[in-house]
Amino acid sequence: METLYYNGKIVTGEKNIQVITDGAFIVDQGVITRVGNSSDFSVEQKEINSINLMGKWVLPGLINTHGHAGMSTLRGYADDMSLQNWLQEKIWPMEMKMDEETIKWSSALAMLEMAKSGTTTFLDMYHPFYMDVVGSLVEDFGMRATLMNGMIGLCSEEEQKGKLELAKRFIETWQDGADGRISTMLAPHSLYTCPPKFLEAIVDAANMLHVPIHTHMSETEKEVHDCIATYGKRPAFHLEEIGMFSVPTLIAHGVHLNKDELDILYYNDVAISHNPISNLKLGSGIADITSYMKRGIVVSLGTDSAASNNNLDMFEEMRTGSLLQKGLHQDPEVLPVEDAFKMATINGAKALRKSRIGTISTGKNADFITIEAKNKPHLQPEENMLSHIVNSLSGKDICDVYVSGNPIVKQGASVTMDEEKIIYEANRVFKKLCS
Ligand SMILES: CSC[C@H]1O[C@@H](n2cnc3c(O)ncnc32)[C@H](O)[C@@H]1O
Ligand SMILES: [Zn+2]
Repeated sequence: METLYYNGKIVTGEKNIQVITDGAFIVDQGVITRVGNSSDFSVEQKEINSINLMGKWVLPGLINTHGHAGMSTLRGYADDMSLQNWLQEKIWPMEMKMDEETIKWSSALAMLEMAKSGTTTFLDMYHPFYMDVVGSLVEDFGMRATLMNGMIGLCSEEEQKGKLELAKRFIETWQDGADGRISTMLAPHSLYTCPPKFLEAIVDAANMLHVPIHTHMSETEKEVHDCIATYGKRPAFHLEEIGMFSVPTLIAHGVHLNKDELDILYYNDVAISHNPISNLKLGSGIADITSYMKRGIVVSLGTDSAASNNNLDMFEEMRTGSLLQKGLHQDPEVLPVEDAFKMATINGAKALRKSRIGTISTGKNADFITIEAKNKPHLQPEENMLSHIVNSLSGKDICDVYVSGNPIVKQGASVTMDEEKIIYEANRVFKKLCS
């Protein structure tokens, strides 16, 4: 790939979210090699393979740190239910019927939606058997992803072993796959679906394979109460005792955490993927992420699945996440624009333990997105762009999306995905599931 020069209004995402109004950067072999004011670059540099983004806003690609791509065909299938009823009565019975092609088209639909709305990197914790098809889609579509087989241990020990073996094999096959765009983790679903012995085996495997662990934790009050009733302690204490936090860990949700649990998470460098819209929709509660961040915990953002959200737009997540904290604390100063933006970018990189994404800066992968604001009333006055990014923009405003310097969306249309086919096939597999 050749060297390219880009110019535009760049939100670097660094430090206090620096904005370079007349900015430019160079990309070489998919990596950003220089960022600055366009006047800092030589005429030769500007003339070599110049991509003119003049007037466009250029931001780091968004990072979605918790989701289940294969559930996109279940969007709108079960609304207005609590987590446990939703899972047990509606979602798990449908998931029992899913085959490889369901996972393929459902995941393709999720990737199309995420890419078109500005997500360049996503985490997918999903099927215990059919994640290879997701790896192949990521490879073909050009996105960046952290993928893992989700493991539910409500089965015999032999079946648990089988699931763990498949998850290990997936890691061996896909870690650093797709030219380094794929990374992997081990993913026990939760402490209420995985008995301690199974969790311990997963921790051992994570240590052996040097991969992080991702799990749902403290999503509902019921989960906390049940954990105390069963194990005599709250979730963070239970998982710490099992040894989980000896491995780099990212938990999803963390809605119901007390101060002592925050200490445990902080001292063990556990990151939290906050999923505000899913938590609201399932009536799980509001995580006090202001306190979590004050405690020094890395908080990133996720959508969870389209079945509990019901879209995969990270801009909505930023805005809702920010507004909820202001309401919760009755204080408009908490979770300012800069912090909301960081949660969707650099904190996502930290949560996924990926040091080469999350900002537009030298040495990072060229994962960035653009917005054409000039004809959009809701993005005026343009001078206040940082505020608009969090408070007014939506995924539908995204113009171009680049991963490792390669365009995967141009002028709002996918370059690497057959949009019509994906939408047709996703509808077809949903009908098949319902038949
Ligand atoms: C086997 S891992 C995937 C597993 O997780 C289920 N799931 C989806 N959303 C949530 C959530 O918010 N909390 C807990 N579990 C969830 C999904 O249906 C799959 O079975
Ligand atoms: Zn989830």
